Amino acid sequence: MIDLLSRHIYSSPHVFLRELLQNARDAMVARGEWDSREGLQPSVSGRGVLVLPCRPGQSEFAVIDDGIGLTIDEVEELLATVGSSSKRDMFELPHRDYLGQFGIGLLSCFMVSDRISVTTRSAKGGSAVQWVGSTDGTFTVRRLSTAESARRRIGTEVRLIPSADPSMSLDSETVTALVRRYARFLDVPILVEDAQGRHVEVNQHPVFIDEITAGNREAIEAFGRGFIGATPFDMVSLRAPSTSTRGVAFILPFAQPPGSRRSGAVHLGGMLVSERSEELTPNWLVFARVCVDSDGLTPTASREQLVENDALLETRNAIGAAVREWILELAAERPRRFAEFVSIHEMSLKGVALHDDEFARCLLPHLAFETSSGRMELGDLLGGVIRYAHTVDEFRQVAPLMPLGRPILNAGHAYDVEILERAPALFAGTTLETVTAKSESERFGTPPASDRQRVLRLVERAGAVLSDSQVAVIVRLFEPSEVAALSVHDAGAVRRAELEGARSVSDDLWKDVLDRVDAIALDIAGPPLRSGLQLCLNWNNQIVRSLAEMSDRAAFEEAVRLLNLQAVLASHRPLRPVDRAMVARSFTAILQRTIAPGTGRPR
Ligand SMILES: Nc1ncnc2c1ncn2[C@@H]1O[C@H](COP(=O)(O)OP(=O)(O)OP(=O)(O)O)[C@@H](O)[C@H]1O
Repeated sequence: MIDLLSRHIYSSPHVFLRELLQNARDAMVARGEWDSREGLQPSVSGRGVLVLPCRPGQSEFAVIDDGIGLTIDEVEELLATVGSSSKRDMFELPHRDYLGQFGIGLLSCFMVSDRISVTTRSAKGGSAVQWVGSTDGTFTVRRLSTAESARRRIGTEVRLIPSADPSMSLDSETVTALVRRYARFLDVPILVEDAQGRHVEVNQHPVFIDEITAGNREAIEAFGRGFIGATPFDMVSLRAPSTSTRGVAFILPFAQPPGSRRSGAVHLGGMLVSERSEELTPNWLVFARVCVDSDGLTPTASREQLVENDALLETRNAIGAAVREWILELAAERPRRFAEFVSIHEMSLKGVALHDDEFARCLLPHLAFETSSGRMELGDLLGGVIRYAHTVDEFRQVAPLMPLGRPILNAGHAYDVEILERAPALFAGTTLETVTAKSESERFGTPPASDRQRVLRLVERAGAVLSDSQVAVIVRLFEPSEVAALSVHDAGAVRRAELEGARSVSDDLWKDVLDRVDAIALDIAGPPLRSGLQLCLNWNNQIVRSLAEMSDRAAFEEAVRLLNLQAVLASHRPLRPVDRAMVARSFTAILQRTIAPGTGRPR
């Protein structure tokens, strides 16, 4: 049982120090209560907890407190029985003023030592007592003589000799860092002996529990800098009175990588429970790190997490509500600052807007989208028809076709479509229209019948030039007329073409597999187009019309390749090897003509 409780509950052996500090602190609180009950001067001056790290060449480690101490009867009842605690009331409920409650904390010392010695003298009177416990579950209790007892201050001294594990260094530097981490916000003085034998107090006021005012803003911000590693974008006071929770949400001044987890630091009664608590904040709160202290949340037995109960739920909701309130206020009162906040945390905020109408109403107008008319805020388009492309690929194909006054949005990034789909319900008069390269190209007109022969001839000649790169050629009428050609792309057909390519270079085993993949895809998508890539020439464009008249075969072929390349580059699609070969060929031809006009070869 001792092995189980001491070695398998806690995540790190260092936790034993936290348990000893917590016991010392509780004993000091109990002593204060005892003094006032007995009508004694409630003087705490000179009282505290002293931690003695291992000195060089010596292996003993100790924590000494001026707390209430234990009588011999209490030692026998509390230290000799696993699970026995003086910190619960007559109904076995945890006493609010104490940090401990489970009656197992002391056992954590067995993670680092095979033997623990507790020497204690009670404020209630009687002789001092020494209890020595071992990992094997045996213990001894010894009453000290009257003379020995008289030499001892009231309080408790826990001593242990850490095991020889080199990773368990308990020198003054390591111990000071650990004590600071766990206990610097405790409400009793905590001192650590440094390498020179001086007793250095580690306590610090937990500024994050104070309400943020003009007077303390700087101090809280300085704390936040240490806490998040940068100057916070802003700070939000957190209050959950029902669980006596107080703290600050430090809004991060940098974007969080996608998938990053939320985390906060939780202290209970000033003692650190976790620096990376995920339970404390709502799922969506990934753009802030919170730091709180609470008296009403319940730790698990290891004290490294919080118990998922109503108190935690209430606290989490209160934290979420405070941050949400701050966002709404920022949007209403400081729109520029809000826009800055949105641009940093856009991704996380979109995640919130998906589930929260009021928040979505305030966020959506400030979301910036790439559009065919440059970057625009959604606010400029709400209340009218919002035209958008589902994927980045579609957007790139159709964007060049859009006149400036009729922008289409690139909704190809995470959450974009889901966010846009919320707009009609939230903003009166807003309607959505999806735009695809196919739907746009269907609007194109066909050249007049009088040009039919010229057009057919052009399609045939240009098609022959591009047949190697499996690009079909069509001729249409569209605006703007400055755009000579578009590269239209059908994802399903391109995938099919790639499969064909793969099939032709695979052995029999993979051919079968590819055939199956193809059959399944066909089932889902229906029969694909004959060619995935099309070069759509614009009959409104002067260059295209001149192309139809060209008789020089070499010049015609080069012009067609260049038009195709220009269209592919404008579509921002990655180049296929065949496209790259064509780029090299066309540019070489241009260079040759520039360097040695008329010869076709460089001089
Ligand atoms: N420094 C101390 N001074 C006085 N009493 C102590 C001290 N350390 C331990 N005790 C007594 O021993 C009991 C058991 O301590 P232990 O640390 O195992 O459990 P706990 O503090 O009650 O609860 P938890 O397991 O939550 O820490 C305490 O309830 C307390 O009565």
